[in-house]
Amino acid sequence: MSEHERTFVMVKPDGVQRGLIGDIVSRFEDRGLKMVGGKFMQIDQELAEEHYGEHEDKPFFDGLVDFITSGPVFAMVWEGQDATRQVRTMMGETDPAESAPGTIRGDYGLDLGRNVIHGSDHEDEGANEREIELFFDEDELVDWDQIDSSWLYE
Ligand SMILES: Nc1ncnc2c1ncn2[C@@H]1O[C@@H]2COP(=O)(O)O[C@H]2[C@H]1O
Repeated sequence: MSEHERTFVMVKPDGVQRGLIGDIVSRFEDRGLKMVGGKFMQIDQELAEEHYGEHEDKPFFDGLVDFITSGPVFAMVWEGQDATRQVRTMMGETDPAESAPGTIRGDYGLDLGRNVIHGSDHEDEGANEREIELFFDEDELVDWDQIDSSWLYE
């Protein structure tokens, strides 16, 4: 299993407005994951429609696009062993109501349409690469050595 698996994660406008960026970043850092990209940004209509393209035919699509463009987001790329699955476990279920306490959505969310955070789907093989490329240029991702890596990995 690669220590260099990269996964795309984004604090959504509700998480930004509620001041949760710092807590969310801390949770991933505490877990031992390494941030290799981070960008505070405003998503425009075109990027929103492309990012959520798979939901185009769903009844919630227009509301989802309106919401994700309604304020700034914090987009990130995290690296580590089994990073995609670890992040998804830490986020909880898509619906905060189904998410266990201790998970990000289980601690901070109540409503499906305001679920604080997005992470690439680990069951969709191309999702990470697609979403990382959509949000970040190659030169915005940083290769660096984490000083505690020999204590995190065998
Ligand atoms: N009925 C719904 N089913 C699934 N996702 C929904 C629904 N309504 C809104 N959404 C949002 O659509 C988003 C799609 O991917 P996310 O992981 O960002 O989180 C999802 C939810 O916030």
